Amino acid sequence: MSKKTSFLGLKLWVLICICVGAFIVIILCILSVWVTFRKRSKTSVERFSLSHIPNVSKDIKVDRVGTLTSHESLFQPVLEKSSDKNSDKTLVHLGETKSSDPDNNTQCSSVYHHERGLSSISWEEGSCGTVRKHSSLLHGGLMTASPLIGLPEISHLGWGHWFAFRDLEFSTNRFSADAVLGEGGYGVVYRGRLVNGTEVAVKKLFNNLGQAEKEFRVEVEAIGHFFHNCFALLGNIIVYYLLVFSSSSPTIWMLVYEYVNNGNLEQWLHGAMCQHGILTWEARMKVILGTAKALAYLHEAIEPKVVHRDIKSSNILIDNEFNAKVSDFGLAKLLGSGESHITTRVMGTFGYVAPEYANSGLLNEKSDIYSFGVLLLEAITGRDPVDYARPVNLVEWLKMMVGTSKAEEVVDPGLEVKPTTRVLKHTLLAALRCVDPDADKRPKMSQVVRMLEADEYPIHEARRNRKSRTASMEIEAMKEITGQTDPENMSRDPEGHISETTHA
Ligand SMILES: Nc1ncnc2c1ncn2[C@@H]1O[C@H](COP(=O)(O)OP(=O)(O)OP(=O)(O)O)[C@@H](O)[C@H]1O
Repeated sequence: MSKKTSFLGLKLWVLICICVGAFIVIILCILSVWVTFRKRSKTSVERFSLSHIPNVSKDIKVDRVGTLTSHESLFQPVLEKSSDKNSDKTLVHLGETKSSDPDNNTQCSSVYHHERGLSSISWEEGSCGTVRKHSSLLHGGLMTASPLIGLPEISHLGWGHWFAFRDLEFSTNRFSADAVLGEGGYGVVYRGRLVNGTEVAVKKLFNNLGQAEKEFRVEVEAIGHFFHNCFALLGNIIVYYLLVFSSSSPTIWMLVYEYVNNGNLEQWLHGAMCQHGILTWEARMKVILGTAKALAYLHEAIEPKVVHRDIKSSNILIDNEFNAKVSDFGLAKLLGSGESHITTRVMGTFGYVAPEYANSGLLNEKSDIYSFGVLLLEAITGRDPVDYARPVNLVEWLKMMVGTSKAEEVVDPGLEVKPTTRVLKHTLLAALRCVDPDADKRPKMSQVVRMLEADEYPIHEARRNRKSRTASMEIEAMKEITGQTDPENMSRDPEGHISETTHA
């Protein structure tokens, strides 16, 4: 050890000490660089989460002056910083959540009527209620749907499909006026084309952080729920491709959906699409049946169920084959089975809101069923439920017409080929059951689907009816719903259906 070495004439033990010392210094340097690096990346994610997603795990509600207050946890987001150097965006990625079910009491209720283009808010003191929420959301890349094949790698972040903000900007020609599809209460919707040719609709939420954030969160919760439960059944529900917001200032929130290319039911019945012709009875019923199936799925096939809360004709998009796509889950509510919720504010669209929900804030799937009934009446009559020019609302008018044996006069006069009397009565009966003022008497959506399908396959259904229903039951149903008391006005058609007799 004390021997001199050829290296600077140093003794062997000195040389060994120098080597060990140098080795320790190098290790320490590497460690400190690694610790500093980790600390920095953690800080940047935390700084982002605090400034841009203030506690996204909270459900939110709008208080009396429209500001946001937090409620309870449903979904916990995981924030991921994009690795794209050129981009000015950060992506929000929804992660797995823990179950939470704290009870929640509310004090007062308000009524919020969101009309087309106009909003009016009135407040009512109301009752208290309890809500129990469940949550579950799964990682799993369920949204690697074929229309998105060939798009950038940035999409592989759990479920959902993610894009760079600048890609969306590019796809919509920088959100140009030409690309505008329409404007709703929460934002402007643009048509876009992704680099692989897929057409999308991009909703750029208004830069009112409160409302935008609210809509963003609620839609994310609802769609996360569908994706988790059953992607395959989404046929009649709008498909979301991705969720993205820009971290640029001011923050821009966006939701991106599959593009549905044939307008919406409101446009076909009362608006811009009328120039393409009058929607036939068959097309109307196809759209209505698709909507009914989507609601049956939301209410009965998944747990927790989803109450849409804003079923109306402008939220029913239509594709080339006249398939319905239920869209706009911005007001959706998740409820456990058999649960109701008494809300602090009633939200929905004037003309479609169920009476018990408007009066006391009581919310469950029956309020969607009422709105669906109004939608069905709208499709039958071609009348706009949101029409102040008319002295009585659509439901009351309809009941009055049916009650005075003028059922055949309610059909949209624009229809060239009218439905048969039997089909009309059957469809009216389904609609009137849905708008029954007693929520408990409204049928379940799956029953409504069966009633409507009976019109598509009447002979089949007639056989089933003969076996399972008695004539007196049907007479009772019609009498009860329309206020009709004279059994003489009921007749039996050749297939054995009981219907009301009309007098020309
Ligand atoms: N995925 C989509 N594909 C094609 N058009 C769409 C799509 N989503 C929305 N639109 C259209 O964009 C317009 C605005 O839609 P949006 O859902 O924001 O508002 P709305 O339903 O008309 O009103 P509200 O905000 O009161 O619900 C509508 O004309 C709608 O038909």
